Amino acid sequence: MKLKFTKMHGAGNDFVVIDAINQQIDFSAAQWQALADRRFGVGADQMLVVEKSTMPGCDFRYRIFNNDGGEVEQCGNGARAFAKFVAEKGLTDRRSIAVETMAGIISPRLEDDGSVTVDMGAPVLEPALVPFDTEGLQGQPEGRDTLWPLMLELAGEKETVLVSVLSMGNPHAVQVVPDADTAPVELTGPLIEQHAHFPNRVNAGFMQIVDRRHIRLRVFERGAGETLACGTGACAAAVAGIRRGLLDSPVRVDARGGQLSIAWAGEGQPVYLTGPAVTVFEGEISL
Ligand SMILES: N[C@H](CCC[C@H](N)C(=O)O)C(=O)O
Repeated sequence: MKLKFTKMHGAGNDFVVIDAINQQIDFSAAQWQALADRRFGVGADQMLVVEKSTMPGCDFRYRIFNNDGGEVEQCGNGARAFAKFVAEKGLTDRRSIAVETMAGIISPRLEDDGSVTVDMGAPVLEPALVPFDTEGLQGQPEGRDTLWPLMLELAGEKETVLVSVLSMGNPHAVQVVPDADTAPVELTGPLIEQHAHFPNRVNAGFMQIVDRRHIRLRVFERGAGETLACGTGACAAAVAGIRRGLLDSPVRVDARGGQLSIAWAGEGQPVYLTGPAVTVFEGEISL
């Protein structure tokens, strides 16, 4: 079997995008895992699978697989790549579409300048719903956000990091660091990702505050490791900073692979993610 795919990226976060509307693909979880084990054939952070939606009012459904094979709820950079993909493939003539994801409905919109703005929905701020197990933890209220202490053990040394915990459909733990470039992402990222207080693991964000409307961000992603950009991670970092009274909307987010912009009007309101979406090449995987 040959599987056509399109290689794309959003601010350096790279994807294999599969049209499962014009290609008959009814893979089992094991077959998706096998594809991920081959790093989708060409290497990517995530694989995005485009399907027709059965939900009223939704044009498409899009499924997201990390390169460890795990299917996950949401992908912000992927949502922009997806929107550009369905437009370029002529699967829709709309510039604003409703898309069903595991985390609910999101609405990407193609902008005139080629960027894409996505209504990512409202963040989930209740730890139990992230999900985050607070058993035995004492939150340390600071401003309107609680910072949760995570005990990390590294080469016998114990250290505690304070994180904001929230969900954009997928779970995030965000900490403020003095300098994103020197933050211990490779060392502590995996320890946070797999921390016992996160039953479904977590994406670990390291945010340097440049000024009230500008951050530099690195994310050790659940199921993929550090990526050049993380869209939901940028949303989570901006929301955490705004809730702590450290940032004002809109927030410019400098990721290693490019620049994103996040707007959020406060609790209960949707988060808007704006950024690039680039098509790199077309390919085929033989299965
Ligand atoms: N690693 C994430 C999925 C991809 C999210 C990221 N690539 C984005 O742009 O939001 C997770 O396991 O929740």
